Amino acid sequence: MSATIINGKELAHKLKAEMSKEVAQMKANGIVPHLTVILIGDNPASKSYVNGKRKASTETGISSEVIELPVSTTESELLKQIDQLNNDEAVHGILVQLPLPDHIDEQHIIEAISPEKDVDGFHPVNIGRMMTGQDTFLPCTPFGILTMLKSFDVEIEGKHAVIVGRSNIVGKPVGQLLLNENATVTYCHSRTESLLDYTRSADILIAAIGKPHFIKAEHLKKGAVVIDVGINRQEDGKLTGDVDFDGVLDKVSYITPVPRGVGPMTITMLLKNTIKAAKGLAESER
Ligand SMILES: Nc1nc2c(c(=O)[nH]1)N[C@@H](CN(C=O)c1ccc(C(=O)N[C@@H](CCC(=O)O)C(=O)O)cc1)CN2
Repeated sequence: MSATIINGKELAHKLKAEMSKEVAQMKANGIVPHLTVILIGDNPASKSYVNGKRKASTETGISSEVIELPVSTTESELLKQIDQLNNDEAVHGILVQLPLPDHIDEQHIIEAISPEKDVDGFHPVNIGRMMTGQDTFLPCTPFGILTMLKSFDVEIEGKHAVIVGRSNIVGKPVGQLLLNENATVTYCHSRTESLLDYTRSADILIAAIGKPHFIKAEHLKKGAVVIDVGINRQEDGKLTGDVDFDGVLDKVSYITPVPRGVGPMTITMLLKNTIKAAKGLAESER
């Protein structure tokens, strides 16, 4: 069997071209979508992701600004900054790059962002809307995964989706999105006993573990669809996923690579959410 490689970078490129046209139309109608990203500290990976967000916004015609704050920023200073942005009519989307320094409570920050500007889709109000199948901002990585599956006409309804990993930003929400599409969903995690029993029955396997090459051919059923969410930096500086890509290639029907898989789609879905936020605010002002 020869596997289809789901190239997220190519799909992201196509979607960004479509969004550029939409943004140009919005601008002609007097709406300039604007995204503000807050970056705290000097984490090199976070800096690089934020740069990617800035670059992709510019390519699409979305106005963006990055507020860089020192690692010594207190939680109350950050909350004050978010409050100002919540009240700034020119700002449609607000994103605080994660992870945050240990002295800042991530959940306090997520909950301080207005749900109407929460383009990361992490606010409990938006998570609740997603869980109840309402139209809302979807978390960017899960939204990107769903978009990839749909773009490649992967059947989801009635299929067994196994999620390995239960983080708030990927594992839990991607399972919910697949459930909303009528998949049967199983969550596995570090305490799961007999992991192979679950992964081997997966039609769609989502690997969001954070361990390089953890998923091997023995974990998979023949013809499985495999989505690799891992971003593991090796000692030689190269990036690798949670799936042993070369080892499973002969066994799967579809697979995402790392890099150029899920990562670029995360940023693209952020742009989609920012456009949605700008449209939503413009409509509520009428
Ligand atoms: N506020 C948020 N913080 C974080 C999120 C998020 O969605 N919102 N997700 C991740 C990091 N992330 C976006 O912020 C992200 C990760 C990876 C990529 C990406 O394009 N990766 C490339 C490789 C890039 C490289 O070489 O380093 C790829 O996979 O091809 C984009 C965004 C945690 N924080």
